[in-house]
Amino acid sequence: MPLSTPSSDPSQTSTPRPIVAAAIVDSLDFPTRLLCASRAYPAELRGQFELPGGKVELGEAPRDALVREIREELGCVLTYGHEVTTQDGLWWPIHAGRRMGVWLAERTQDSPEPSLSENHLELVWAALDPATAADGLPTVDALPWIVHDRPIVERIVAFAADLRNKRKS
Ligand SMILES: Nc1nc2c([nH]c(=O)n2[C@H]2C[C@H](O)[C@@H](COP(=O)(O)OP(=O)(O)OP(=O)(O)O)O2)c(=O)[nH]1
Repeated sequence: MPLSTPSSDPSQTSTPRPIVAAAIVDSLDFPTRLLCASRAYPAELRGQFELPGGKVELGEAPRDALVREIREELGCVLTYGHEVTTQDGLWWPIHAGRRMGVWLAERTQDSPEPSLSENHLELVWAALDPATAADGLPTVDALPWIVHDRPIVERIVAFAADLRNKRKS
C-alpha cells in the first residue's frame, strides 16, 4: 500500500522540522508486536522509548525521509501500511513543539532484520495483543515512552486490534 500524507501534511512548511516515524509491527495483516526503540540522546530523552524515524529535511518528501531514516537507524527496508493519525486526521504533536507523521510498517521479506545503531540503546519487540504478552514479551504500555508518544501508542494498539478483528471475522 503506498504511503499517503494527510492534507495537513506540515512537512514542507512547519518549523521546527517535522518528524516521520514507523510503527513497525510483526505483520501488517495481523499485528501482534511493535518494535520499540529507546533513545540514546539527548540526555533529557535518554532511555525513553520512541518509534524509529527522524526529521524530514527541507524539500524532502515524507516517504523518502522515512525510508532514509529507517535505513540509517535500523539498516532495514520496510513495507508501509496505514497512516496512523490523530482523531482529526492530523500529524501528532510531540516533543519540543514538533509534529510527527506515523505509518504502520513491516519488514520487507528480503530485508535484513532491524539492527541497533548509535541512535538507540535498545530495540524491544513488545506485545500489542495481550495474548502475545503471555509469550513473555513486555506489553507496549509497560515501557517508559516519551510522554508525547503515549497517545500515539494507544492509537496503534487500538488500530492493531481492529486489524486483527477484521482478519478473524
Ligand atoms: N523518531 C522519533 N522522534 C520522536 C518521537 N517522539 C518524539 O517526541 N520525538 C522527538 C524527539 C526529537 O526531538 C525529535 C526527533 O529527532 P531525531 O534526533 O530523532 O531526528 P534525526 O534522526 O533526524 O536526528 P539528527 O540526525 O538530527 O540527530 O522528535 C518518536 O516516537 N520518534
